[in-house]
Parts: sequence; C-alpha cells; structure tokens
Amino acid sequence: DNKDLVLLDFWVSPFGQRCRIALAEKGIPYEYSEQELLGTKSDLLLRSNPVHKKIPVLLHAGRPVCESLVILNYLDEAFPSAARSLLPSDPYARARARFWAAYSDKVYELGTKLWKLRGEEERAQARDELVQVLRNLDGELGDKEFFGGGEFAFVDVAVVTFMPWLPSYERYGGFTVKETAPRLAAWARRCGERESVAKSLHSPEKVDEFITMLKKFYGIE
Ligand SMILES: N[C@@H](CCC(=O)N[C@@H](CSO)C(=O)NCC(=O)O)C(=O)O
Repeated sequence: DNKDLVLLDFWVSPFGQRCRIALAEKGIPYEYSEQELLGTKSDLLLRSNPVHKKIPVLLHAGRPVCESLVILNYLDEAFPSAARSLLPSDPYARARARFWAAYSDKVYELGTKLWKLRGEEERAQARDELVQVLRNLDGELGDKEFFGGGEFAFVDVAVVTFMPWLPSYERYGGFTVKETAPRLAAWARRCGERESVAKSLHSPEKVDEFITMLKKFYGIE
C-alpha cells in the first residue's frame, strides 16, 4: 500500500467518502485509516487536524490536508498526471463548481438538525431550509446529466455522498425528494452506477441504522 498517501476517515462519513470517490476517480492508490470518532480520538488525528479534530484528513508524505473540499482541490493540483481532473480548466467554471460544492454542505448540516433537534419549531425550520437547498441543487442541475455537464466531476463528487442520507431526512423531516427535487433523485441513481460511487457509499438502511445509534449515543428519544 502507498504509505505516501494516507486518508484518515470514518466509514459512513459523507465528507470522507468525497475523498474516497475522488481518489478512485483519479486512480490514485492510498492507505485507508479508519478513525475512532465517538470514543477517544487517535493522537495521529489530533496532531493532524488540531483545529477541527475531524476527519477526513489526507496525509501526503506526512503533511496533513484538512477539509474534504480542500482535499479535492489539492488532489487536482498535487496529482496533475492522475487519470483525470475533477475541476474544469476555465477559471469561471471552477469558481461556480466550488460555489455549488461548498453550498451542498448545507444538506448534511440541515439534515442533521432533523434528527438531532428536540424542538418541533426548529425541526420545521430546518426542514423548510433543507427543502429549499434541495430545490436549488435541482435547479442548478437542471436537465444536465451531471453537475459537471456531460461528465461526473467536482460538484457531483461533493453532492453524491449525501444521497444515502436523504431517505432518513425525508422520514424525520416529512418531505419527499421525489416531489422536491425529482431531477436530483434521478441524477443520484445515475451516479450510483459508477464504480467509484458504488464502492464508497453505504446503503440508506445502513445510514439510517447509524443515525438511530447516534440518537441513542446522544440520548435523543
Ligand atoms: N467540513 C468538514 C466536515 C467533516 C466532518 O464533519 N467530519 C465528522 C465526521 S462526518 O460527519 C467528524 O470528524 N466529526 C468528529 C467530531 O466532530 O468530533 C469536511 O468537509 O471535511
């Protein structure tokens, strides 16, 4: 295995999965290092990301790169001869891709509130905001095959890892993706046919079990 590249990760993390999909798409070998997050974090993780103490962290020749989208950008720049790039070459297209990839984090941020917040009002607010985020993503995708246009690229990698979480968000939030963002739902199925995606994502059932476990862990009914 390639000691030069180590990914500190957590099996169900959509942020870590972004990196796994990018590395697979680019054909870059690396060592996967599963981290303990709910118990005692490893010294390696705490040393590598002392600011956020979060995964994913990419260790490249021992030097830590933190934040999933920063890692995706870094992979394009540090491995220019890899099988493919994820960002387009045009500066304006790159700017738009970075905007939408960063925006998609809201899916997870708001979705988490649906199962974590105790107040009915706060949950309803989070639901309404999440529905709007999904509508905006659906609008940006439009009738394109992928967010990257004709090819699966940067924004697609950023967004697709949240898809297995949506069935749980639908149930906790009381909405359907089919009605809210039908083109996004179809796009998610298309992405799931790619090997890099299929081998990195877990099933909605597994994700839902994980959420149930987290609710118990946090003592949320
Ligand atoms: N903005 C960051 C988010 C990473 C993150 O939330 N990592 C979580 C696991 S996935 O939900 C994490 O490491 N949590 C540990 C903790 O919060 O203690 C990114 O894009 O990399």
